[in-house]
Amino acid sequence: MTAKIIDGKAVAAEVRAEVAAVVAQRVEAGKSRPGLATVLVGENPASQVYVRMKQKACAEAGIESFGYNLPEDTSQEDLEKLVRELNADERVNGILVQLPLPKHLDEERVLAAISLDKDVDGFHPVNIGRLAQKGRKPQFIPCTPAGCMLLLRKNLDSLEGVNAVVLGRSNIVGMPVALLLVEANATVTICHSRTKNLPDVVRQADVLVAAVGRPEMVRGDWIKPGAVVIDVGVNRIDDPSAKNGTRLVGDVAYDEAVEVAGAITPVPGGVGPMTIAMLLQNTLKAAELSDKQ
Ligand SMILES: Nc1nc2c(c(=O)[nH]1)N[C@@H](CN(C=O)c1ccc(C(=O)N[C@@H](CCC(=O)O)C(=O)O)cc1)CN2
Repeated sequence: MTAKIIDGKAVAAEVRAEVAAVVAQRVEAGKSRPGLATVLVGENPASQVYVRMKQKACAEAGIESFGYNLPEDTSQEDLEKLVRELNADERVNGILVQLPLPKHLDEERVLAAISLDKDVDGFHPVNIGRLAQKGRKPQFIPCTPAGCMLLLRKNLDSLEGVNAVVLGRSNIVGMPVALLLVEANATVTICHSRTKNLPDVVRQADVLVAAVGRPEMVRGDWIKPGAVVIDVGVNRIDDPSAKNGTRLVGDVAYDEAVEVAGAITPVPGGVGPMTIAMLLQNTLKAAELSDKQ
């Protein structure tokens, strides 16, 4: 039997429509239009695409976006100064610093400079710290991990006691999604480049979240029959038979895994679109928080 395909694009469209409806209501009621500042340093082509996608999604949801494109050689001081100005800007409810930053910049210091109330990416050390502590609630949950959890909740009755394996330990996806799975009472194993007998560990997973950034690394025979597979990888590989000579693949060998898994996210059209939908949701939440201040 082939797996159920988890249509992230459709779920993301639902989230985006809900956000757009609430934004329209709040503007109608005389409240401010939510605003998102996007900060892009340098000319990483993938980052440029993602920032444009975020700005377009904001426009479609009625959220105002303020784009700041800074040169590659921007100094730490100038970047932090911009962040402080955006912290003080009343039109801006959320600040998004696109990652990765150029190597000479200290990402941790930049993220820590963002006001907690505007940390719509959820990467501020206090938000991540709260995520890691029992009984504490972060103001904002990082977007891709939040998207993974929504897809899981829509496709599983409960995460209680399930064996969840997270492949990858990045700050953007692997670590926060593992913390969210723990909070949901799953039994979580985090795997990484030094994990021994990786295929055997992955075979124990009722839920697999693959976020290593290695094209099609997880093979079909690593998957437990019936498992729910969330593929976070977005890898561009050469393919002479594709339209422009390249195509996107995930971290999971989809054609093999689809024959074994119970449900699986495709790439593209799975987790990726959820990232932007959750960013809009966080930006709306930030605007609602600012109403109360
Ligand atoms: N500040 C941040 N930086 C980065 C984040 C983040 O959440 N905050 N995540 C990633 C990249 N990312 C958003 O920034 C992102 C990745 C993928 C997609 C997406 O929709 N992918 C599509 C395919 C798009 C394509 O054709 O290239 C899909 O999977 O269907 C959206 C956002 C790193 N940086």
